[in-house]
Amino acid sequence: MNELPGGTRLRVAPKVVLHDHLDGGLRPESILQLADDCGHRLPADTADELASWFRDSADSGSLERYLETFEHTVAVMQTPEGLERVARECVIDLAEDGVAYAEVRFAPEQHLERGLSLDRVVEHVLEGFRAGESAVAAASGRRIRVGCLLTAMRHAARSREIAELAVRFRDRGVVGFDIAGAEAGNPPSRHLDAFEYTRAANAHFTIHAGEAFGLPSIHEAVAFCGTDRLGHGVRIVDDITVHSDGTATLGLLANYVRDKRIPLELCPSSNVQTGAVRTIEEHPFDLLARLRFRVTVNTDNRLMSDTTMTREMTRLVGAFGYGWSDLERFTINAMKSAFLPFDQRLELIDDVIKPGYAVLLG
Ligand SMILES: O=c1[nH]cnc2c1ncn2[C@H]1C[C@H](O)[C@@H](CO)O1
Ligand SMILES: [Zn+2]
Repeated sequence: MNELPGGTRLRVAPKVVLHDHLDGGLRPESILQLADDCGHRLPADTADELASWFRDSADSGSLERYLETFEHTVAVMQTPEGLERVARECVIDLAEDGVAYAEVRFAPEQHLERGLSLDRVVEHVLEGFRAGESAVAAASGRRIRVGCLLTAMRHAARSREIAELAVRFRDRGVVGFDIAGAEAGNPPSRHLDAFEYTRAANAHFTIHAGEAFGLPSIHEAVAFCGTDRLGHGVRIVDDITVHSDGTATLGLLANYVRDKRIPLELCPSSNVQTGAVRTIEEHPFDLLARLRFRVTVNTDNRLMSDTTMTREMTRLVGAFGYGWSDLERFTINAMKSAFLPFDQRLELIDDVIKPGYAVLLG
C-alpha cells in the first residue's frame, strides 16, 4: 500500500485556502512586539505562553467565547505598520505551508480605533499582501497569490458600507465580500441589502452559515441571499439521513447545495474548538466528500486553532485515510470555487495544482 500523505511532501504540496482570517493568523512574536509598540496589555508575555493562551481560550466549545480572543489580535492591527506587517507575514507563512492561492479575510470596520478610514485600512492590508508576495518570490522564487475578502460583522450595521468598499476595491486585490461573527441571533437576511448590492455589481460573496447555527441559517444564505459559497456550512449534515446500510437520503436543502455545487469552506479544527462537531473523526467532512459535495479544506484561524493547511490535511488523512488523489481533488475543488476569473482559476489548476500532485502521485 502507498504511504499516506504526510511530512515534507505534504507541506510542499500545492494548496488552496479560501477561508482564513487575517486577524486569526498572527504570529505570537509579532503580537508581543506590536502590543508593546501600541501599549496594549496581553494575557501572556512570552510567545509560547501567548500561543497556548489563544489555543486554550479558543478551545471553549462556544463560538461566542472563541470570538472573544480576537480582542487581542484586532487591538494590534490599528496602525498602518501593524496592518501591513500582519498582512505581509500572513502571506509568507501561507507560502511556507505550500499555499499557492489564498483568499484571506478580515473586517475593516474593526480597525478604525486609531483614526484610520475604511479605505486606508484596506489599502494597508493590500500593501502588506503585495509585500508578502514579493518577499516570497525574492526568497524562494515561489509564487503565491493572495486575494482579499472584506468581512462585515453580522451583529453590527455596516454591511452595506463594507459591500460597497469591497466593490470599490475589486480591481486592487479585493475579490469578495463576507459576513462573520456570532451567528445565533444574527441571520444572514439581516444583511440582504448588502448581498443584493454585491450581486447587482456582479461581485462575489460568501456567508458564514451553518457553523454555530443550523439549517435555517444555511437556508437563508442560499435561498434568500444567493450566496456563492458557504463559510463552514458544516451543519448541512443535519439535512442528511444516513441509513444503516451506509446509503444516505438528502433533504431539499442538502440536495440544492450539492446540485448547485455550492462550495463548503470546511474548517475541521475550528469546528471542534467551537463545539460544532465533537472530534475530527466525527467531522462530517468525509460523509460530505463521499456524497460528492464540493468540499474544501480550510484553516479558519491558524493562531486560535494552532494550525496550518498542512496540519488540517494531516488531521483529515489521519481520521479518514485520504491519499494524494483525495487531497488533489479537495484542492481543485477549492481552486474551482475561488473568486478569481475563470481563466485564472484554470491556469492555477493546470499549471500549478495538477503538475504538483502528478509528482506526488508518482
Ligand atoms: O469561524 C468564524 N465564525 C464566525 N466569525 C468568525 C470566525 N472566525 C473569525 N471570525 C470573526 C472574528 C474576526 O474578528 C472577524 C473578521 O475576521 O471574523
Ligand atoms: Zn471563519
